[in-house]
Amino acid sequence: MDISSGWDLVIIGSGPAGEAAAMQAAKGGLRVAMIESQNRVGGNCTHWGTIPSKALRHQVRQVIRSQRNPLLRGLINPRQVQWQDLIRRSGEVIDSQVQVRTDFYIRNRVRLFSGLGYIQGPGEVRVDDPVGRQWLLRTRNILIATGSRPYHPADVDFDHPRIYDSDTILNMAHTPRNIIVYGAGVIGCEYGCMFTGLGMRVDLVNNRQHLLDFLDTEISDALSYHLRDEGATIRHSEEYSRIIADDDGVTLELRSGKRLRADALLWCNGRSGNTQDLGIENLGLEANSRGQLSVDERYCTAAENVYAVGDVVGWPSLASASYDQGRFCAEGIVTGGPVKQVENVPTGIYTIPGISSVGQTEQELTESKVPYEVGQAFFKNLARAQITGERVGMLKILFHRETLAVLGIHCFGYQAMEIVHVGQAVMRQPAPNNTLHYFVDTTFNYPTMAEAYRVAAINGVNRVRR
Ligand SMILES: Cc1cc2nc3c(=O)[nH]c(=O)nc-3n(C[C@H](O)[C@H](O)[C@H](O)COP(=O)(O)OP(=O)(O)OC[C@H]3O[C@@H](n4cnc5c(N)ncnc54)[C@H](O)[C@@H]3O)c2cc1C
Ligand SMILES: NC(=O)c1ccc[n+]([C@@H]2O[C@H](COP(=O)([O-])OP(=O)(O)OC[C@H]3O[C@@H](n4cnc5c(N)ncnc54)[C@H](O)[C@@H]3O)[C@@H](O)[C@H]2O)c1
Repeated sequence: MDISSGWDLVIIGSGPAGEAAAMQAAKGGLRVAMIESQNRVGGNCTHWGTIPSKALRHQVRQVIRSQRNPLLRGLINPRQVQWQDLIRRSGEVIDSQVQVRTDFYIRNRVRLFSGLGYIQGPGEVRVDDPVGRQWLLRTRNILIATGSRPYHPADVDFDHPRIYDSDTILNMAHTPRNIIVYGAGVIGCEYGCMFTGLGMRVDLVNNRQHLLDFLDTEISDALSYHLRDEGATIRHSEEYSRIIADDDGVTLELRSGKRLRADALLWCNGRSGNTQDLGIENLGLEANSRGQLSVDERYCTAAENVYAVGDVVGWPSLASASYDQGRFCAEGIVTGGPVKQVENVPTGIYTIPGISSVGQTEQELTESKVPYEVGQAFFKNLARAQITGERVGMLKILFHRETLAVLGIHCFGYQAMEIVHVGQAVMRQPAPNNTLHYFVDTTFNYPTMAEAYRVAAINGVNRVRR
């Protein structure tokens, strides 16, 4: 075994959390090593999660848009589009991402170790590489950024070629005509929309009473309506009792007594933190039942100089937040000063159409008895939406009736994930700069989707004047 000493920080996992921490620490003058078990950097985010799913969605949206365009409609039949052709394009995006990210490590002189990281004890991490070599890295600090993987209950046969999770769906070699999506969380809703966009018959099975119940109810209802309109059947408050797969398809038996049959099943019901086989017990650490670690406000675990960031610490489990957690944690290690917290994280859900929100929902404001009002803009009335043919959607601004401070932004429709940032920037201003008047008094480009802010703000101001 080769011994490599003198490291300031050894990071396990090169997803957004680990990468951001590595770059921040290296720029702060620390000697940093990164251990990654996959043969390329980027994490599950780049290879199995965010990047491939968003690249796929983009392809599906192109197909959907072609059907709306009279000039292109006859050229593409969504039902003839092959899943593997769409996946190929995602592969190109992944390659570009890996290239850019590998370069970050080279430029910032972060040493990459390819292999499985295992914590042997305080300040000692072993790397087992794929060809049987071993290194022992001695370090002042360890950062666990090992991410998460799809949760697999023991009674579902994930080795069967017709049962997929969000990783293996990227290798699906056939294009089903109908599919069961089990789990209507973010992943289930995003994939459900892609499948309906390709003309598949989709059964979306939800364990809860509403779709994405953390969203503003009006937005969640709009998504349900739209998914049904596109041909999905949504079944709420259902749990599986058995999943039986054969050569031709999958039968899902529900506890309610229903039986659903389809060509394939996509399981997307939760994720587990990657803490197994990592040696955390050698530090006296224990993960919770979902494989996640607890950390304090410095992202430090219960073991001294051992930190954790990203999906492995649970909420919010987003690439967006993971980058910031990694950066802030590394900054804290470098300076020893106070550590910034990741707060007010926007949601960006890439359903078709997309959903994005930041701040409080109507339900939350009502519960806490805040006197609020609503300003709305419907996309069907905006010039930009009419030009692009993307008429479905709305922007909703929630604001305080008396101070006019913006309390929440909720958007459903074309460009929702971009549009939300305009409102977020205003909302983050301290009083009195956080005000609805900003949108009334500021000239925006025209015709744009951002114009929705002016329309919604004027609508809101008119309501409080009534
Ligand atoms: C289908 C899907 C779509 C998503 N879409 C979005 C989205 O649109 N927007 C968004 O913000 N988030 C999205 N997410 C969530 C996002 O991908 C995660 O929050 C993010 O990847 C977490 O980053 P991370 O750095 O914690 O870990 P990961 O990206 O999970 O990377 C962890 C890395 O650690 C490595 N590793 C694990 N154990 C070891 C070990 N012992 N030794 C060495 N290496 C190890 C793994 O190989 C992996 O490369 C999506 C997730 C999924 C599954
Ligand atoms: N656009 C985006 O931001 C985006 C897109 C896709 C995925 N994601 C991330 O991916 C994850 C979504 O996962 P999902 O849609 O599969 O489900 P989910 O997190 O919504 O969970 C679905 C159900 O599974 C249960 N569950 C979750 N983890 C479990 C575990 N380890 N053991 C047992 N039960 C568990 C939950 O209680 C819930 O009832 C979230 O962390 C989300 O942040 C984000």
